[in-house]
Amino acid sequence: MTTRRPSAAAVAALPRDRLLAEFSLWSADLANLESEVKRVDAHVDLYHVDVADGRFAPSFLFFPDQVARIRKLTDKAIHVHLMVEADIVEAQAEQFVEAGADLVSVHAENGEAGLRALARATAAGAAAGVVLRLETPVEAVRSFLDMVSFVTLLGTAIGVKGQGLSDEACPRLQAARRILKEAGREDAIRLAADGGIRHETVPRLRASGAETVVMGSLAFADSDLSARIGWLRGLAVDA
Ligand SMILES: O=C(CO)[C@H](O)[C@H](O)COP(=O)(O)O
Repeated sequence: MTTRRPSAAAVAALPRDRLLAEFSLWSADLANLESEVKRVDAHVDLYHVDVADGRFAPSFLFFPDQVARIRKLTDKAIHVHLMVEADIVEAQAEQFVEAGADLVSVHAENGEAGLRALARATAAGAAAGVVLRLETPVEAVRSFLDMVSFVTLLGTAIGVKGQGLSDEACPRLQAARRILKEAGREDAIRLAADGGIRHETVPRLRASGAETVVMGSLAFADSDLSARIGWLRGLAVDA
């Protein structure tokens, strides 16, 4: 495998006609990341890498050297989700693009610093995305719409895995879809659901407008991954 440069084009080339399988490496066997990537790679549309600083989110997660190592194992798109405070988000965005991230998402709650971080990421060749915490009004996405190709809505409290989906998640996706439409950005931006991704929640999220779901245990703990991904890709919007 040759190591390729960060590529916004790899993100733009992701299919639009089916639900994407975004694999969250936080839920892989963390003692065996290389064999985990090799095991799942054929089923992955894009990888999701959670980055947390222990302040903006309660956990400490992933760092640039890990992404650089993962970049050597796969040609699939890598999406880095920065759950970090505004004072470090610009530097973090740059470091993760340097390490090989194709898509960098910042939190809308980072405000102007988040916008500056995305400008740095796109200047360095990556695509840009924005994520909203569950408690943040969906309207907060508006100031990011000109810059991003991904909007991700958390469906659980930030930075904790293994949680159930909030009742707010589906109405929030529908509201985000309306905002993208009103802004004329529906065709340019993919809508993603992150958190609470379970067998019984995916059809509802898909029906509410999700175009990609961030799969943790639903992917990595499944004993029949081919069947799981076949099921996921077959879900219609009106499932
Ligand atoms: O950020 C996350 C949840 O917010 C993660 O991506 C995590 O991997 C999800 O794991 P699980 O689906 O098993 O709870």
